[in-house]
Amino acid sequence: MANEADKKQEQYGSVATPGGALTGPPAVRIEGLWKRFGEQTAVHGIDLTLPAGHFIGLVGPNGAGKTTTLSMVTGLLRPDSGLVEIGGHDVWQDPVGVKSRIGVLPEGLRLFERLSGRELLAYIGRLRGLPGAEVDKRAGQLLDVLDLSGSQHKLVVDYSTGMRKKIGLAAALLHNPEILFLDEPFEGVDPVSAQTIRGVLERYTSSGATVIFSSHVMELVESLCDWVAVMAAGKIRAQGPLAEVRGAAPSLQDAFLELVGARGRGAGQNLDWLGGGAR
Ligand SMILES: Nc1ncnc2c1ncn2[C@@H]1O[C@H](COP(=O)(O)OP(=O)(O)OP(=O)(O)O)[C@@H](O)[C@H]1O
Repeated sequence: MANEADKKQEQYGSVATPGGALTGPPAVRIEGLWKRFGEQTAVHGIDLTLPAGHFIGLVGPNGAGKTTTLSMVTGLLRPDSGLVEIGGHDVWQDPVGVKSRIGVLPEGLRLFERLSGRELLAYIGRLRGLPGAEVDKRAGQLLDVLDLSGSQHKLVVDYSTGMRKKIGLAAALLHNPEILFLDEPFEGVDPVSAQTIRGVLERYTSSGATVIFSSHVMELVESLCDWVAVMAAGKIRAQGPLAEVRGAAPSLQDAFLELVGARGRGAGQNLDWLGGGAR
């Protein structure tokens, strides 16, 4: 009978050894990835390797290309050229196989609005091919942990922004994916819900799974992630363990401003008329 490590190797493609080192393919490998929208190059031939079993932050200013990159990595947007592998499997050669191994909470999440939260999870679970009783069990537990049990029979259309993020997260986790992709998971989420989401993600990664999320909030990335990739103007400016990317800078925010060339950029010199008090 296969031992636990073998089973995990089969399931995840990488295994944490007792010393914490990982074997097997990286969670994500990107080579020469390009995407243009007309004249605009959103992603500029990037190379990026994200290790399995880490909490990874993809950070960058507005318009850096984070969403476009995550969409191409998760099989939602076809690249112009380049390679994307998840756990050693080519996303664009085997999109269905890859999608069974990942969970995605995309930007501007579209949900089935006329279902209740509970019905939505039941539906997603069956789409994922899980047996009904298992879907029922997992949905109940996720709703409970994410503090949505009291709203499980409410229609999704009536959910608040934070509740939508949480039900979207539950839907992305239901099939126990090996890698979870989250585009701005904490945007519009109050501190209590953010803490709940954080707890669920920490629990998820502690079992050896990988979280990859995009964010502008450096403090959050610094407190959650152990690995970061910094993107600006469609290019990767830095990637590696958090401490390495931060370097000698006092915080990730400082290192980030330096990397994206925003350090010392003045704000408001041309707004000398602004200031409601001085009429
Ligand atoms: N469908 C599209 N059509 C045209 N241009 C697009 C499209 N999607 C993205 N872009 C452009 O590509 C660039 C990268 O956008 P993207 O949404 O990937 O950035 P981002 O890093 O996720 O930004 P933000 O943090 O503001 O969400 C931007 O200049 C954007 O205007």
